[in-house]
Amino acid sequence: MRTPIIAGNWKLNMNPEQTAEFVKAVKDQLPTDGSVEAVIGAPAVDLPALLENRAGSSLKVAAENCYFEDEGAFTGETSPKVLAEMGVDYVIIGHSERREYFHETDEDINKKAHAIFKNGLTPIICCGETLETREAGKYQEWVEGQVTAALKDLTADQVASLVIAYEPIWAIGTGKTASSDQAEEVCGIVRQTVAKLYDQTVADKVRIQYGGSVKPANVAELMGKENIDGGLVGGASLVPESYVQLVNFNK
Ligand SMILES: O=C(CO)COP(=O)(O)O
Repeated sequence: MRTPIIAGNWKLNMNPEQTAEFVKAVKDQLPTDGSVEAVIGAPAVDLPALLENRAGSSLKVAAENCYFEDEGAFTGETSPKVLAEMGVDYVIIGHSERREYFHETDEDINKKAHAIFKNGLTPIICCGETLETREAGKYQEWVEGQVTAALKDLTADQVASLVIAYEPIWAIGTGKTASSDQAEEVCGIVRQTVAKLYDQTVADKVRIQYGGSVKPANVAELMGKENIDGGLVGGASLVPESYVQLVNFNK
């Protein structure tokens, strides 16, 4: 039984004051019965505000990125070791924006996954194809390749515990959601890829999110699909009312 996981990805929005206000507004409206895990991914500078204000609630905290080294001469990077010391739960890695604008490679993402586990955190690993790749009919093999590269040399236990987010790039911030059938098809491919690389037991445990224009109006339909265990939500996670509706999609 996989616990659904709805994660906001705030991207480069919100400051510490707004973060504190947001958490105070949603804190008492999060699921308390353990039926849905509610996560917010925030910029590194907002993480202390998120961590302080979530005290006493079930809210989990994600960083939006980290480096694959714990310390050293790496100006401007965020240490996974320090994220763990702060009390962060998850780290989002391999988002298409990081791959595109910051030239992150599959190899970097795999190194980050190892560093995250070494520090006792859990990665949310993103994958997804461009419109061009989809229209060329190559999205299945593309996503399979990204997942395979990201998971390289991780143990079965590690993979069973992590989260993979399928985010078709053409559906991010465009208002164009993949249909629930399109999302389900690729989330199914992600699960089959894990089964091929490991085994069906691991594949049955890994949680797979869909991301791309998820909002209160479409979350329940997406979550009704067999292979969709959660959502990674950008725009609709920035407004407290909408975030509360998303994490309570099953109510
Ligand atoms: O990139 C996303 C989440 O990581 C999706 O963003 P939107 O929900 O704004 O489309």
